[in-house]
Amino acid sequence: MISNDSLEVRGLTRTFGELTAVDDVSFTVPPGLLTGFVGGNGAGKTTTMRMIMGVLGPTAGEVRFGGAPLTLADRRTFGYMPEERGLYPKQPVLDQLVYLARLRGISAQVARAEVLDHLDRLGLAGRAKEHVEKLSLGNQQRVQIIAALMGSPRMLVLDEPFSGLDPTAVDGMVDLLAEHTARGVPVLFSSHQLDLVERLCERLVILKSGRVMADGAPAELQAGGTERHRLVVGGDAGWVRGVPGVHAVDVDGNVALLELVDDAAVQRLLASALERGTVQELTPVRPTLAQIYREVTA
Ligand SMILES: Nc1ncnc2c1ncn2[C@@H]1O[C@H](COP(=O)(O)OP(=O)(O)OP(=O)(O)O)[C@@H](O)[C@H]1O
Repeated sequence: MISNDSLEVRGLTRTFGELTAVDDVSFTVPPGLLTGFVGGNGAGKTTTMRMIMGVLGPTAGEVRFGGAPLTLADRRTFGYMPEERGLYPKQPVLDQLVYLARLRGISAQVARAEVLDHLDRLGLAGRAKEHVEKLSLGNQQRVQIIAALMGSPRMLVLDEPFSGLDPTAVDGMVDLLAEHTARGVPVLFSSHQLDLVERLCERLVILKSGRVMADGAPAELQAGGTERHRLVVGGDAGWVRGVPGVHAVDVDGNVALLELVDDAAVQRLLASALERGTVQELTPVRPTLAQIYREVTA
């Protein structure tokens, strides 16, 4: 069944004594899209996710799902990977995952088949009977992810699901998440790995000191960021530093990365370059997500 429900966070606020850890945060996680939740240490990501999952009560604001206030019954149908990993160290992987899947209301037989399939896909087929504590941290992380994905959840809230995973596990995890988004499931995941977020996310929410600094599709955010130009000339490009309206971000031999104040600066730059010799390249460069992140959180 394809879902068409959005998760909406509206004016969510949480204080701890004097500290406002989450400050009037609003954003939407649309159906079928991977939404990345990004911010530095202490920005308020985990606190927001805990409020979404009802682990922590909000000081103000609300969370809605499918157009109505989020209920406990809704939350039971969500897959949640908390920051504090909650596996029992002394229980075998398979038993534990089947137990957790059955809490979502699926039969033992279906749960077992689903768990074995996921263990296989994340490279843990041979470890099903081992106690969780015997697994490496990265493999425990894989088990934790599987626990969140069991039983066709209607929403996924994943706190740092990619941390500690090797590239193969990241790819396996990305494939699994794509199956959920294909069913229309909204997915919210936090991450510090901007390269991964740039690769995966269709939407992005950037948080700083408990506040939303940017929210949108990566291309939208990139369009609003500071455009740069890359210039490649025949000789040394050090002279660009003297051109009015041109800010040299980086000059390395004959290659320069530049910010230009206006179109006239582009013409001045080009004229100066041609006066000095050949121009091999002058192209606009879209800002990377890392650059946008630095701009909006500066
Ligand atoms: N139970 C609590 N009591 C007091 N302060 C808290 C509590 N939980 C979180 N905080 C504070 O709230 C702020 C936000 O923390 P939170 O864990 O939500 O940030 P985060 O963005 O998830 O950070 P990180 O990326 O480091 O995990 C921090 O300053 C943190 O110290």
